[in-house]
Amino acid sequence: MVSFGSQVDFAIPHIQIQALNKIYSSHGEEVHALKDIHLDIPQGKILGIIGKSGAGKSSLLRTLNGLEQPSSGSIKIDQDELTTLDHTHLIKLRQRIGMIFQHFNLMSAKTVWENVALPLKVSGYAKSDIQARVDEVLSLVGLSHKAEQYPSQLSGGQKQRVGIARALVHHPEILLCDEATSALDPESTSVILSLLKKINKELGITIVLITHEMQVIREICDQVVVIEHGEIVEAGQVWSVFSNPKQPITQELLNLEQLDLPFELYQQQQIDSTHTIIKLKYQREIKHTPDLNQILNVFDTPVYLYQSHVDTIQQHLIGSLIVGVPQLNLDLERIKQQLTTLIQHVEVIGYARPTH
Ligand SMILES: Nc1ncnc2c1ncn2[C@@H]1O[C@H](COP(=O)(O)OP(=O)(O)OP(=O)(O)O)[C@@H](O)[C@H]1O
Repeated sequence: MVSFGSQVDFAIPHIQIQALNKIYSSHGEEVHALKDIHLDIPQGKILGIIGKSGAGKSSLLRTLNGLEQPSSGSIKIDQDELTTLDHTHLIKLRQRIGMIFQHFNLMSAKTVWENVALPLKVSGYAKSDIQARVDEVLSLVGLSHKAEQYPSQLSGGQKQRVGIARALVHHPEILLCDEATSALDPESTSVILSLLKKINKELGITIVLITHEMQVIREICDQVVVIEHGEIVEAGQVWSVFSNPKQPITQELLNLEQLDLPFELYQQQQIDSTHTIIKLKYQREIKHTPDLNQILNVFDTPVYLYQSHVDTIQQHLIGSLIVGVPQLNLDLERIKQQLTTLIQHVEVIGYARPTH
C-alpha cells in the first residue's frame, strides 16, 4: 500500500488498485508494463503520475477507464470492480470517467458545440437535454461564444477547453488527463491548469493526470506517484516528494542534481583544497520562513553563496542553498545539531580550490 507522504492521509479512496499487472505480448515478446501496482487514489484530489518514457504511465491510465484490460489484479472505483465488468456495465462506468488527451482528439468536421454534444448523442439523450448540458459545460470552460466555430479556428488552449467540456458532459466523478498541456504554450498551459483546479474544487471531481512537466505537478497536484520500469518507486504529497526525493529517478526527473558552480567540484579533498562545499535543504510552512542570518552564523566564518533556490508548493517553502565555507574537516554533526530546527538536510557535496 502506498501511503501519501509524511502525513497520514485519511481521505476516502476513490480508486483502489491492488496487485495490478499488465503484460503486453507483441511479436512473440512479452513486455511487463505494470508490475504489482498497489495504489489508493483519494476522493476529490488531484494525483499526478510521472516517469520516464516507457515507464508505464499511459498503461496505468488506460487501465483505469477500461481501455486496457489488466493481465491480473483489481481496480475498484468506489466499490465497483472494473476488471470483471461486462461490456454494458463497462460503458456505463466509462461515463463516470472523463478523459482528455494531449492532441485533443476533436472531430475537425464538427463544430465545437457538435463535438461536445457527441457523447450525449451516442448515449441517446433527448435533444433538449443535450442542448442544456452542452450549453452548461461550454459556459463552464468559457467557450460559449465559440460554439459554432470549428476546431481549426481555435487556439491549442481553446481546443483543450473543448476537450475538457466534452469530457464533462456525462457528469463524471473522475477525470483522466493524458499529457493535457504538453502541446500547449506556457500561457495556455496556465489557463488549462487553472480550469482543472476549478473543476476539481467546484465539482469535486477526482483528477488523475500523467505528465512529463514537473511544473504541472507542482502547480495543481496534491499527490504524486513516480513510476519506473512499471513499478511505483516513490509516492507522496507533492511538497514532501519534491522537497526530499529519495529515488535517483525522482531526483533525475526533478533535475535536482544539475549543479552549475563557478568552480570545479571534487568528491575528495585535493592537496590544494581550501573550501568545503555544502548543500543545505529545508522544507517549512510559508509562515515559518527561515532566518538566513541564523543559518549562516552557525559556521563562525565567512560563507560564500553559490546557488539558491526556493519553491512554493502546497503552502510549503522548499529551499536549497549551496554554500562554500573556507575550512576543511568541518564538524558536520555540530552544524547539523545547531541547524536542526531550521534545516532538514546538511550534506558536504565536495571540495573546491579558491576562486576568489
Ligand atoms: N500495445 C502495446 N503493445 C506492446 N507493448 C506496449 C503496448 N503499449 C505499451 N507497450 C510497452 O509497455 C511499456 C510501457 O508503455 P507506456 O506507454 O505505458 O509508457 P509511458 O510511461 O506512458 O511512456 P510515454 O511517456 O513514452 O508515453 C513500454 O515498454 C511500451 O513499449
